[in-house]
Amino acid sequence: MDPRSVAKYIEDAEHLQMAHRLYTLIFPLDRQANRVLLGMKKRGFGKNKYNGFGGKVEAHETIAAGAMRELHEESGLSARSLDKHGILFFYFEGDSVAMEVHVYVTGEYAGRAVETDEMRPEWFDMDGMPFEKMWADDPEWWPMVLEGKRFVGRFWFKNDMVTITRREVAPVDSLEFSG
Ligand SMILES: COc1nc(N)nc2c1ncn2[C@H]1C[C@H](O)[C@@H](COP(=O)(O)OP(=O)(O)OP(=O)(O)O)O1
Repeated sequence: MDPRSVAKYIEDAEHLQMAHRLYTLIFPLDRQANRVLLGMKKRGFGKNKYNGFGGKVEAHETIAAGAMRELHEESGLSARSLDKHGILFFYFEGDSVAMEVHVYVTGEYAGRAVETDEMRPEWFDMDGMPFEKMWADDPEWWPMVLEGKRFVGRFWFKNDMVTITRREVAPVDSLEFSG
């Protein structure tokens, strides 16, 4: 297991046997205007869906550094601070690798959002997310971001990548794990 993974603090014995691949997902906020920056994914996994910005954590970097790097690569923005809000685990039917996604928001960033090869950025009202064009899990945890809560979620997807057959999602007091 990747030493940066928090799976050992959250997962049950059955799922701990799976390989876990680490990802980040970050949502830039404009709190004054109550807006969030999403990107329309132009290629690859999640193509044609709106999402935050993120991707695989590389071998040499911390998870937070990976979140900042992906935000910059995909949107042109440089985060000055990060606020970790959640950990999501995704399991896909027939796939032996679990996705472990570390979810952040940032209200402090430099630069101007620009379209990149991977993402077309667009601002949305934080209460008006385009859930019909997002991953099916998003409406189940985004309200906790709005309420300032931290959360852990586990979602089991059918191989249509749309149907959620099982979910466990709940607020948590802290995302600092140790021991
Ligand atoms: C299954 O449900 C998902 N919901 C949400 N909200 N976000 C998800 C879901 N599954 C994956 N994601 C996120 C996690 C990452 O931010 C991206 C996927 O990263 P990607 O595969 O694009 O990783 P990159 O390193 O950018 O890929 P390249 O190798 O193509 O550059 O989606």
